[in-house]
Amino acid sequence: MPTQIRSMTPRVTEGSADAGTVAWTRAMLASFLGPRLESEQLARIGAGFEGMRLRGAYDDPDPSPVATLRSWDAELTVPGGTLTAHAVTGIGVRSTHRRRGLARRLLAEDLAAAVRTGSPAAVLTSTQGSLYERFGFGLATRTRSITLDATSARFRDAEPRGTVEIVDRPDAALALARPVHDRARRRHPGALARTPQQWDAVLSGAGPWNGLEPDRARQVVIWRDDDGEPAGYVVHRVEEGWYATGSATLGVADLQAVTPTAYAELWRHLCGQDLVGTVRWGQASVDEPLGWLLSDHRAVTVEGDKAMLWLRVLDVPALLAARRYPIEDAIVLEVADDAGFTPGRWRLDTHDRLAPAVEPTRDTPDVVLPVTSLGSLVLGGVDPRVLARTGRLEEASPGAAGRLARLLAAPSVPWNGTPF
Ligand SMILES: CC(=O)SCCNC(=O)CCNC(=O)[C@H](O)C(C)(C)COP(=O)(O)OP(=O)(O)OC[C@H]1O[C@@H](n2cnc3c(N)ncnc32)[C@H](O)[C@@H]1OP(=O)(O)O
Repeated sequence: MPTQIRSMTPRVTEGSADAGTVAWTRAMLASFLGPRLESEQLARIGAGFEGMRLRGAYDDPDPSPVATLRSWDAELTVPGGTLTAHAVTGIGVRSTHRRRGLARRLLAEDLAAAVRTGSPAAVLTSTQGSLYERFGFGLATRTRSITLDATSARFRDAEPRGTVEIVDRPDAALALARPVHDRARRRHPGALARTPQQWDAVLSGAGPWNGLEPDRARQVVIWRDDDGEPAGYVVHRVEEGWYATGSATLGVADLQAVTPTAYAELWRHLCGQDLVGTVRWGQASVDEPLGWLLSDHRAVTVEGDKAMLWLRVLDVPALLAARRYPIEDAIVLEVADDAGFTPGRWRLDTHDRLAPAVEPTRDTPDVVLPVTSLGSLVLGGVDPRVLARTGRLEEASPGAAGRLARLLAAPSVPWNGTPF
């Protein structure tokens, strides 16, 4: 019997998922070299997938899938607004079944289903950089690692402001952090709303990879302004203890701030503690302003950019109409899409700044590009002229790439600091 692709939605009773979801979760963890967990742990993890779509490839009658994929609807920030994107993760194939096209079949079916339900775009973060362009995804956001030498860092503004509170109770931490994140994420194209399971993983470290065991080294710190309003938080953990050297390394798991002061004070808190020598954040934005807060930039070391969010355009007009544009112009884009989801020639007209129009057209194109390049461009994370210089975009009318750059410029650098 050939391998069958099937989809299901988890059924959850009293905090535990059904047997099919448990089998799916076990298979997914195994493909990612995750731990072998007890059925009870898997049932609790599976319960966190409630409301999501699980896809599996099955060699019947084996009830355990040989390949997995999970997707759900997530609010994605685009320049000037938000939209509901199709988030994809957990694409894993049993090590004995690789390179037979199973990942391709699962993803092709899942994206086709997303097109049928009218999703304008799919998003994912990838274990490997070369996997998803072939499926029409373009790299849309990047992150950067920053390391602060806490012993030499001196803040230009010497006076601390507001108050800092360490929050121990997970429910209290969530109640304070989530509203901050909900405001902060709307400032960054590429940021996504988090599922309850993602919140658990961020705040307590309890995730599928450790059987939902909390990471007891984690601390959640809230910063409040002079009116007592929470305006930022940081989640950190000790990566290396102080015992041997007297100088600990703190790893930042998440840092969100809705005001520049909140941002500065959280960093002041991180590096102002006794026994802390180094603070490291692996998922910072590529325009992180930390160095500018200090009297000497050299206290901050920045490492290379890493790929983060990949975006697959599924509906060109819906996606382009969902964002806002900083200038008035009209440009014709010809988009090639080998999968056939959204090819065509579109006229983007931004003269109505509140309601940009995207219509099919027969006019001569200004820019010709594959759907992967549009996915990279739409959040404003790369200059179209860079894509033109690398053969990823064709400028069909003189100066069109520059016009497109001005049109697609985002109010802030795209950033998503949460791999999923
Ligand atoms: C969003 C996410 O979930 S990212 C997580 C990806 N998963 C993992 O890293 C877990 C470990 N790896 C695996 O489970 C599998 O090797 C997968 C999922 C990466 C690939 O699954 P497979 O079923 O072997 O892939 P499949 O046979 O469908 O190949 C699809 C295409 O990807 C290519 N491909 C497959 N694996 C890789 C790889 N590791 N690197 C680069 N290309 C790859 C294949 O060559 C094929 O290309 P083509 O169709 O253009 O010729």
